[in-house]
Amino acid sequence: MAEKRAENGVAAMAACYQRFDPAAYLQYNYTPPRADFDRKDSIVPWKLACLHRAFTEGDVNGELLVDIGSGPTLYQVLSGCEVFNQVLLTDFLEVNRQELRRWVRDEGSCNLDWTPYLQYVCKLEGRRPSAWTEKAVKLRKVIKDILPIDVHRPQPMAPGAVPSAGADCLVSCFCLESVSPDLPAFTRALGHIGKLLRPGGHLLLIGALGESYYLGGPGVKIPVVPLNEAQVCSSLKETGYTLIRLEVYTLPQDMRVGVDDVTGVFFVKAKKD
Ligand SMILES: Nc1ncnc2c1ncn2[C@@H]1O[C@@H](CSCCNC[C@@H]2Cc3ccc([N+](=O)[O-])cc3CN2)[C@@H](O)[C@H]1O
Repeated sequence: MAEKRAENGVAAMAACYQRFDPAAYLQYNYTPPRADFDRKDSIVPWKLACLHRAFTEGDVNGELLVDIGSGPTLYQVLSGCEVFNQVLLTDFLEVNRQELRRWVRDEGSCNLDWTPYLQYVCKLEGRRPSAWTEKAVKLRKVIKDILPIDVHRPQPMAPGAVPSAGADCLVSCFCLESVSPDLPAFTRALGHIGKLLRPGGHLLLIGALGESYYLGGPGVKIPVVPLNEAQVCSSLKETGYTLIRLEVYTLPQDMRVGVDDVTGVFFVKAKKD
């Protein structure tokens, strides 16, 4: 009975995502004020700084980085692309994979200009902002594929998509809590993606705290399982990760722009046991 209920919850969530609108989603979350590189308290610069530190403090290395549930965004791998020579992007929806492919193939008509993001991460790396063109070349070189994924499946990706030994690092931003009908499903999904990671590999997880819904497009209200820090830490422990660092960003009033009811953002660096 419980299994049937879980299946129904996941199917209902998948139905919600059929109306997801990448262009609107990018507009809601990845333009000012949430992405204002002149504001120290803007969310995107905070996220980029967390990722930069995590990828460059010396313990994260290897060949393969997999981004779980990329959505239509690239920011999550702008630091990792300097550390790994193979990056896989993944998403559940073809519309998001197409958005990513358009950028990777430099076809134009992307729904967001990633230049300010590339420039900001170059600045974090101590490079001149004009090095953003070199970073773009590097990123296009290391992204080896853009693949389907379903974190609710015990095997989230197609067989052989990731070497059987596992990836060296996973990054996932705002995905698991936004696609899970409840906390048990979130925890199960965390376990499923853990199977894609080698023992000793790192997980960099960014997510929403206290969020119960967000707009995936005009009038497209998508339910989210509201999480607190303790639940995130407990789910990580339950699924075989050792927490290295947890950082929390609390949204200032003017970052609450009506596209969701998120109260905070967590950043986790963890290691698979
Ligand atoms: N079963 C599945 N497996 C894997 N991925 C799946 C599955 N179903 C859907 N997906 C895929 O996962 C989705 C990822 S986008 C999820 C959006 N998360 C919530 C949103 C994000 C956000 C961003 C920024 C800020 N902020 O404060 O700056 C706050 C917030 C909070 N609201 C989407 O790409 C879908 O295509």
